[in-house]
Amino acid sequence: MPAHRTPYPFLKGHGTENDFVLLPDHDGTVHGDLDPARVRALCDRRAGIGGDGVLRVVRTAALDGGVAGPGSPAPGGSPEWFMDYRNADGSVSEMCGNGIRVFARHLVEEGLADPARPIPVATRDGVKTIRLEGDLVTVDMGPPALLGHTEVTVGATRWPARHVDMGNPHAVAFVDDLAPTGPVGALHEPPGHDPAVYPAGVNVEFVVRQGERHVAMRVHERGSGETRSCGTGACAVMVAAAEADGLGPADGAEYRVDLPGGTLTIAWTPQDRVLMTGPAVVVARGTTAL
Ligand SMILES: N[C@@H](CCC[C@H](N)C(=O)O)C(=O)O
Repeated sequence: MPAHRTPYPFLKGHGTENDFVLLPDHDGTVHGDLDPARVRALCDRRAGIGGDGVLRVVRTAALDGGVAGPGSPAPGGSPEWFMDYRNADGSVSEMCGNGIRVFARHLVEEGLADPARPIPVATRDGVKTIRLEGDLVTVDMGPPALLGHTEVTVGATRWPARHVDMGNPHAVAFVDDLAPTGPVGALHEPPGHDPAVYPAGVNVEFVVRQGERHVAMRVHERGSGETRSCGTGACAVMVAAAEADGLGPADGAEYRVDLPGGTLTIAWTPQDRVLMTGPAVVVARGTTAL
C-alpha cells in the first residue's frame, strides 16, 4: 500500500463483462482530477483491482473547470450526478455505455437515486437518461451521427468501415469471421485506422451477421484494448447494420447485439435516439490506497 495515500472506498461492477472500478467522490474532495497513473494502477489486473476503466461518481455541484475536462457540465448545474469516465490507460472518453448502466445501478443501490423514476446523469457527451427495470437498465444514448466511410486494418487485411459517432468515435467493419484465429486475430494491438479521420483515436468494432436484426461483434477499445463488451460500440454497430439493411430511425428497428461478455438490445427510435438495454451489476466493495 503506498504510504502517501489515505485509504478510500471503491466498488467493482460490470455491464456484460465490461468491468469498472467505481470511485465514490461525491463532493470532489477525495480524488480531484484523477491522474492517469492512478487510473492505470487501479485498472491493473495483476497489481491493482482490475478493470477496463474507472467511473468516478461525483456531484455536478462539486465540479470545477479543471476537474472533469472538456464537455463537462457547468459547475452546480443539473443533473445531480456526473460520470467521470477514464479508460484503463488513464485517458478520458466522452461516454461509456456499459459504464453508465453500472453507474446508475450504483446510485440506486446506495439510495442516491430513485429507481422508480428516470435517472439523468451528466457525461462529457451531455446528459443521458437511464431507466431501471429489474435486472435490465435502459439508457437513452441520444442521436447517433453517421459520418463518413473509412477503412481499418489488421496486419495486411483491410476492411471498409463506417464512421459512427456515439459521443465517442467508432469504426464499424463487417467481416466474415470473428475468430481470434482468423483475419481479425487476437486484437492484442490496436487495429490500423486513418488518423486524419480519427485524430483522437478510435474504438474499432468487427461485426458478423447472425440473422435478421441480429449481429455479433468484437471490439478493440481506444485506451482499454480488447474488452468483453462496449455499449457505445454496440450502438454504433446497430446503427451501421440498420443503415446497411436500408433502415433508418423512422423504422424504429431493434437489433440483438451479441458480445463476448453478453447480449445488448439496441433500438433506433423514430425520434432519432438510440436506446441501449442490458444488465449492470455491482459485484464488490472495499477500501484501497492505490
Ligand atoms: N466501454 C465503453 C466505452 C469506453 C470509452 C472508449 N474506450 C473510448 O475511449 O471512447 C462503452 O461501454 O461504451
